[in-house]
Amino acid sequence: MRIAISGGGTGGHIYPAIALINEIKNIDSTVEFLYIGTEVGLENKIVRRENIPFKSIDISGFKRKLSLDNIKTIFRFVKGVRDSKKYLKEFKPDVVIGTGGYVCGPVVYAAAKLHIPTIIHEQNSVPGLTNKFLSRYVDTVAICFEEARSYFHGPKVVLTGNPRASEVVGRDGFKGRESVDLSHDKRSVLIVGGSRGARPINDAFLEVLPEIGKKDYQVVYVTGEIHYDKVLQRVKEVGSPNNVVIKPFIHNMPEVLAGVDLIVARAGATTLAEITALGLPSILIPSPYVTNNHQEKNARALSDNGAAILRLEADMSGSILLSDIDSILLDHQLLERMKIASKELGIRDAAQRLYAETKHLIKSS
Ligand SMILES: CC(=O)N[C@H]1[C@@H](OP(=O)(O)OP(=O)(O)OC[C@H]2O[C@@H](n3ccc(=O)[nH]c3=O)[C@H](O)[C@@H]2O)O[C@H](CO)[C@@H](O)[C@@H]1O
Repeated sequence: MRIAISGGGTGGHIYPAIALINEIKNIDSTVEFLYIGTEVGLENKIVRRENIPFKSIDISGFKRKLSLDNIKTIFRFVKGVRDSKKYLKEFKPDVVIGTGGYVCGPVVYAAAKLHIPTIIHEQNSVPGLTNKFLSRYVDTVAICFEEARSYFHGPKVVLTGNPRASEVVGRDGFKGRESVDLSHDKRSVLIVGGSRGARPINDAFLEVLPEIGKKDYQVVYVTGEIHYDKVLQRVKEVGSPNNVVIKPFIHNMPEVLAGVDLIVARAGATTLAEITALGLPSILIPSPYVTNNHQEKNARALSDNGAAILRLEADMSGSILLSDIDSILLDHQLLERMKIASKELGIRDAAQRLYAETKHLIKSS
């Protein structure tokens, strides 16, 4: 079997694709893969790190407002379709799967035009522009939240969950803690602003860094690659407490997630799939800068069920963040209740479900 996959821009679209590839490789080592991404998105680094054959096209996203850039994007799209067709004719996949982000627009569209079976995977409760566009051409739409179903008409819509959920289950939390220099005898909180980091969360963290130093728990703080140097510079000025570890990016996130007691994060759908698969309590600060405010809707799915505290960015400050962390980490009963609530929302067999849909589509085409 040969599978071409495309998805990119940010980790939330890339890791589900890699998790699916890993699941399939474990079951059937003869399956061949081709990943089509861009040279500028995070996939260029992340996918190459995994030694998955990688080809790139040049494409940008559409702006919602009228703009000259959109005309350039149309030209790039047409060229992207042409390049994708060339790659697909060479690779001859049995199926093409798109996991979101604008790169999969031309790739999946080209596949549909070549009559290759196609699947898109939508991680969010409110679909992105690219997936909405593609849903008119594909055979199967795999979703992670029931709420997403009503946005798609025509093709077969199936609830599979996010394959990354399956990938985090059963990881060694002990190893995860060691890899980021956390001790095993203290409660730990991971603070991360999505795959690219989040400046407002970085600012809030820096505001209370000396306070965190007085706490009886430990913190692993992920700044995002592009913010790392700036954050470190400011940390040098205020002094870094012993119970805080600062990282630009974590490549073994499944293990680290398995090793912590609480996460403070944006509400990207892939992160939420991971933490509910593990039953990890969370404090979620949705990014307000995303299409249709979809992160807030993602976050409400957890907070409405007692699995998370939802903190809007407009209401957040360093001291509020710290008191939210204290309220959970220092209250054993609440921590346990949130763990159970979080775990109830997880779809741990998502990778298996998506692979089953993939095989089913190939068979019936
Ligand atoms: C700004 C934006 O448009 N964000 C979108 C993007 O977010 P983003 O890429 O930030 O998405 P997620 O939070 O869903 O996923 C991040 C992924 O990166 C991993 N990770 C993150 C940090 C790190 O140091 N190491 C690491 O491995 C996480 O474990 C996770 O697998 O895609 C998501 C899934 O479609 C959407 O819900 C988000 O709204």
